[in-house]
Amino acid sequence: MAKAYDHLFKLLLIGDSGVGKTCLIIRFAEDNFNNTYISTIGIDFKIRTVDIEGKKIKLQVWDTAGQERFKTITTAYYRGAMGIILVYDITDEKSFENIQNWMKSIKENASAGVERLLLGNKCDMEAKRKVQKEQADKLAREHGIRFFETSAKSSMNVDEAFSSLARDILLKSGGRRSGNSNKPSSTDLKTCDKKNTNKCNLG
Ligand SMILES: Nc1nc2c(ncn2[C@@H]2O[C@H](COP(=O)(O)OP(=O)(O)OP(=O)(O)O)[C@@H](O)[C@H]2O)c(=O)[nH]1
Repeated sequence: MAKAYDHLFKLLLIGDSGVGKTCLIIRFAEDNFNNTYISTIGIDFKIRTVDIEGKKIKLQVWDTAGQERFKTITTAYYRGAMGIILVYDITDEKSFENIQNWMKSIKENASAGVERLLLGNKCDMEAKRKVQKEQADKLAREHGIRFFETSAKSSMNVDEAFSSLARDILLKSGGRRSGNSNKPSSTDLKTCDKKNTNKCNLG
C-alpha cells in the first residue's frame, strides 16, 4: 500500500477574535474565501498535505475561537501542537498589542519546543492599516520567530507562511517520522478538505 504521508504535523492558530484565523485556514486548505463572519465556537480543524523537501507532510491545522469565553477549551489544545501561528489584524492595533498575551499563553500552555510564527493578516486593506510592518518585524525578532504579512482574501503569503512553519518543524525534527503513514486516526478523518478527499478514506 502506498504511503499516504511521511510526517503528520499538528498546527494551531491563535489570536484575537475576528483577525481572520478561520479564513486563513480555509484559504490554505480549500483555496476559498468568504466575507461573512461566523465566529468559531470552541475548536475545529482542517487538513492539507504539502510536499516539502521531497517529503509528504500532512498538516492538521487547528482553528481556535479567539473569544475569551472559550479560553479554557482552546488552551487545552496547545500541548499537542508542534507549531503555533499567532495572528493579528494589521487594521486592528489592539489585536497586535494582544500578541504579547498570546505569547504568554503559549509559554504557560504549550510544549517547550513548539515552533511559533507571527502573521499580520488582512494586508489587502492597506488604506486601513494601523500596524506598521516594522513594528511586527521588531516583535518577531525579539521572540526569535518568523513573520509574514498575509491576506486570506487575496491569498498573499498564505501558502508561504504555512510551508515555512512546516519546514521549520521538519528541520527541527531532523526528518524523523511522526504519525502513522498508513492508518489515519479517527480524528484525522473527521474533516477532509477538497484537496484531500481522495486521500481520506471517509467510508
Ligand atoms: N479584507 C480581509 N478580510 C478578512 C481577511 N481574513 C478574514 N477577513 C474577514 O474578517 C472577518 C473575521 O474572519 P474570521 O476568519 O472568521 O476570524 P477569526 O479570527 O477566525 O475569528 P474567531 O473565530 O471569532 O476567533 C470575516 O468577515 C472575514 O471575511 C483578509 O485577509 N482580508
